[in-house]
Amino acid sequence: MNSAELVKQIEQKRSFLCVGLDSDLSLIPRKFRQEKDPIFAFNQAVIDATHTYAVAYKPNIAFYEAMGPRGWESLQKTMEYIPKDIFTIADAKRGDIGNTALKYAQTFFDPASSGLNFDSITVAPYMGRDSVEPFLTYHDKWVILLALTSNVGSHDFQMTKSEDYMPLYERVMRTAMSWGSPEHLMFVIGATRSDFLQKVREIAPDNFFLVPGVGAQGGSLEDVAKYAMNSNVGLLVNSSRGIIYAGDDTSVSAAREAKKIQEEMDRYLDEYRK
Ligand SMILES: O=C(O)c1cc(=O)[nH]c(=O)n1[C@@H]1O[C@H](COP(=O)(O)O)[C@@H](O)[C@H]1O
Repeated sequence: MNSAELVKQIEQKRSFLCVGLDSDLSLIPRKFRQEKDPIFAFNQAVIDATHTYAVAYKPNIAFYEAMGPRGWESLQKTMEYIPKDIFTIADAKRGDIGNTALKYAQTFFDPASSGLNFDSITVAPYMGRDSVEPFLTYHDKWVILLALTSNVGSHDFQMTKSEDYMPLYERVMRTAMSWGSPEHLMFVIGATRSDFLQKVREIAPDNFFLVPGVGAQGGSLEDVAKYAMNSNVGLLVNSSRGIIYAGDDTSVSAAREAKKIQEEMDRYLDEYRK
């Protein structure tokens, strides 16, 4: 999916919500555990409940890989079930030398190779240019590079400054922007870093940001919209647990929570789109 299609969908749905499919057998309501494929049945219920409010789905690959071949099968079925006009993110956080990166790209982007056809993948920048480029060679596919993450440990490396006082997260963003255009490159910016939202938007005025950390991690959706929205909206805000585990009756509770966020987004699109 290209950015024009993504922006069109955001405008049509008045939403920049990404629903995180962090689907965990030990957390899903009991009734799904009796199904032949509990994770797929749960995901189906979440997708049915939220697809009118969401513009993206983000299966976190760890939750599927942890289940071995069964998990991979649930992931494939889930991908087939997601409506084709909705943006998909493989939250895989990959990063390795070029020839290995190419295999990761085939895994998530090449249906002839793996059966999977994601629009994008999260990638860790630590190994540099040749570990990211293989993903950027795919037409209409996106790299979502970790820049300033939502967790406490983001201070350990991302905030450290070099001799010119540039923090590492900023160097990552500025360097990566020379590898790929805003048509193919997004950045992960945690919603919990509201004090930095304005700054990251200055660094990357045209790139989309994937923003996790609202909901269960406590980040403010309004701050994200206020400080980081651009003229193309430029935001996909993710919530996982806050939506998918909001209640035992998933069809009702997931829809309720997604709708609540979408209605807030609707207001912010009027208020903060520059
Ligand atoms: O890349 C991500 O998606 C990600 C980056 C980050 O900085 N923080 C973060 O929480 N995430 C992911 O976003 C999701 C957040 O889930 P909830 O906290 O349940 O909404 C999880 O799948 C995390 O792995």
